[in-house]
Amino acid sequence: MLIGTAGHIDHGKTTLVRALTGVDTTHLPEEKARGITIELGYAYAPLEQAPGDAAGAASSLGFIDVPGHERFVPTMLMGAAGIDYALLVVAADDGVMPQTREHLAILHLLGIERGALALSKCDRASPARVAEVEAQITSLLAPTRLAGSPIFALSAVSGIGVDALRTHLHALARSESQRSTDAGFRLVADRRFALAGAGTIITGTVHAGVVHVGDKLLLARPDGFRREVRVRALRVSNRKADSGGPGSRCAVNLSGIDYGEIERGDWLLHPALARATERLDLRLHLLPEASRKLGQWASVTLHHPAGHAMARLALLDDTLEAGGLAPGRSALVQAVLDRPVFACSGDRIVIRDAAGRETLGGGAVLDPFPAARHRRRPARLALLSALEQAEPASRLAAVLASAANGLDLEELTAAHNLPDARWQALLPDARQVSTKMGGRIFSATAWADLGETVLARLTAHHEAFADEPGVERERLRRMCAQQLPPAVFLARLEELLAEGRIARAGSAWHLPSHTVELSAADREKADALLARLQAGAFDPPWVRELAAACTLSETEVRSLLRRIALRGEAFQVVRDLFYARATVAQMCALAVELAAGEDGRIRAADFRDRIGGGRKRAIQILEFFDRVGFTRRVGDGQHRAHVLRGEAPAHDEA
Ligand SMILES: Nc1nc2c(ncn2[C@@H]2O[C@H](COP(=O)(O)OP(=O)(O)OP(=O)(O)O)[C@@H](O)[C@H]2O)c(=O)[nH]1
Repeated sequence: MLIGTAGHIDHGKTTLVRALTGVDTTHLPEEKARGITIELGYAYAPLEQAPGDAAGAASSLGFIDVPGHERFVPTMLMGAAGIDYALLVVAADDGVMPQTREHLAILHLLGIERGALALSKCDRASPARVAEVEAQITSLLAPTRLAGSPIFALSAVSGIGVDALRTHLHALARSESQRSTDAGFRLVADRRFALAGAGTIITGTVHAGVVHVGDKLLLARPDGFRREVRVRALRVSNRKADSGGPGSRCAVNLSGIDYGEIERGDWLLHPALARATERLDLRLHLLPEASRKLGQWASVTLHHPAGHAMARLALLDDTLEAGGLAPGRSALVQAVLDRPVFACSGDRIVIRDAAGRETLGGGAVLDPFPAARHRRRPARLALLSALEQAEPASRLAAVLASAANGLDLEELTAAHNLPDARWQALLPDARQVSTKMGGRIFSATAWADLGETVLARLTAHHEAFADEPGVERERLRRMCAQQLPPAVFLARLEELLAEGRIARAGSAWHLPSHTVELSAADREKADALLARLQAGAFDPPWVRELAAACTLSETEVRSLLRRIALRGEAFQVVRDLFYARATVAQMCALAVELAAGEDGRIRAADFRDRIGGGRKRAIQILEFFDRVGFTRRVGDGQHRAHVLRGEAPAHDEA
């Protein structure tokens, strides 16, 4: 169990931690000289195990001692993020002071629900004064999450009352089972140093998951710094350990990095969680005692577990119509940050004014990867409300249900801290599609709807263009689901194909009923046309030339060729120019050869050199390749080129 102190400067936090643990947490010369805390201090007290202790109960009690000075509220915030239990210290002589209130508000905003109150320096106050401050504190706690917390009147100097508090804390820690460990590992480095013989060490509080000796993790900074590291050794609460779980204080000995490369606030995390964001959708509560309303686009300092950033707040719900977010109220907001952060849904943040003088409010991250667009749409707001549900399975189900185009698995994993396929247990019915670009999951409904959309679009297309063979894959994707990655859309088509619900003729996808049977007479004419296309190789005759050569009307040639294309025997490259299937296969092979060059690019000029003819024709063919999803265009004008993207239109049925 990790206990964090809180309270006004000089109220006796550091002295109390020393009285409870025997450890002096001040270490900076300046702290000793001035008698104040500047940096976070850490102390550990061993717990004696007793029969009847909770399974996995902690073996030691950890303390984070925070500074009380108003200037160091950001440091207090970093220390308090990740604690299990608050120890709010109020001196009996002074009573409640500004940082008593501010620290209490921060604990409340960070969602810390358990704590005790130490009424310190009782040796300096009369019993009447002690009773008076006790009453003051009780009413102060009443509207917060810490309402009803026990109060211990004590003196860390005389020792009176300290044993009672210690006994209370030890009993609590021994009865407590570990927090859920089922998440990816996250820890913020709050100190880093090099130790002779051991190398690089970082220390921090485990925010989620478990770290084991031997783990391969990422030391990462949201600005893009990434280093693969290995855990060589661990100390948890200052003792050698094999693993450390949520809420524990860890010193992690890392190999693969020099300590000079590490900065305070860097994350040690599961590699799947290193996904930075500059926008956070939040439920934000403004403290009742905040000195002002928050209008649209208000500028604030946003504190998160690893530090702070400047942020602008876009109010999302109807708070805006009410003239802004009033003290004591809450709203859905999108925080737009001036620098990237790593965040997961459920992370607590605190906002202070832009100058960092006043704590204004705070809340929980609902979606760490929101889009800037459509952020106020009713459907989006409904999803954010659904994300406020405590139960992870219903939260995720709501996210999935809202995603008509499915969800990017990497983003989902990072947003909800579900690496190593943990999402599967929460969304057992989700439909997963894996592609080279990563995975995507769909709700059963969205997957079925996508299939229905494909069928409906093909039906409409066949009605409108009866003698067109069907729709090429890329065009079909744009008609059905423009947002969907091509490989995912292809997976959907292939499933429909396997089920016999659609069919494919060459590069055209069509309904199975949309086929073209040729009469014997037409077959004969078609074969004659095909023979000429084949003979034309890379420069086949146009419809007009074929019509003249075969003494057929242009309309008839066009119709015959389209039907042949529908059967996959030829390809329509431009309106009146068709290529024989074998020629297309040859041209695909040439493109693949060119793409094997150093930069993977197929330049129009090089392609023209291979197939002969003019540049225009080469471009028409490359554009045809783009259309059927075989290549993708990169660059313009003189730098125009194409790169391979997908399957060749004529490779499988040749
Ligand atoms: N008489 C008396 N003095 C105390 C008691 N607790 C702390 N002090 C004194 O109060 C002063 C401030 O104590 P600290 O423990 O440094 O206070 P703090 O809350 O940690 O201060 P910051 O961390 O700087 O906010 C020191 O001179 C302590 O000796 C107590 O119970 N009785």
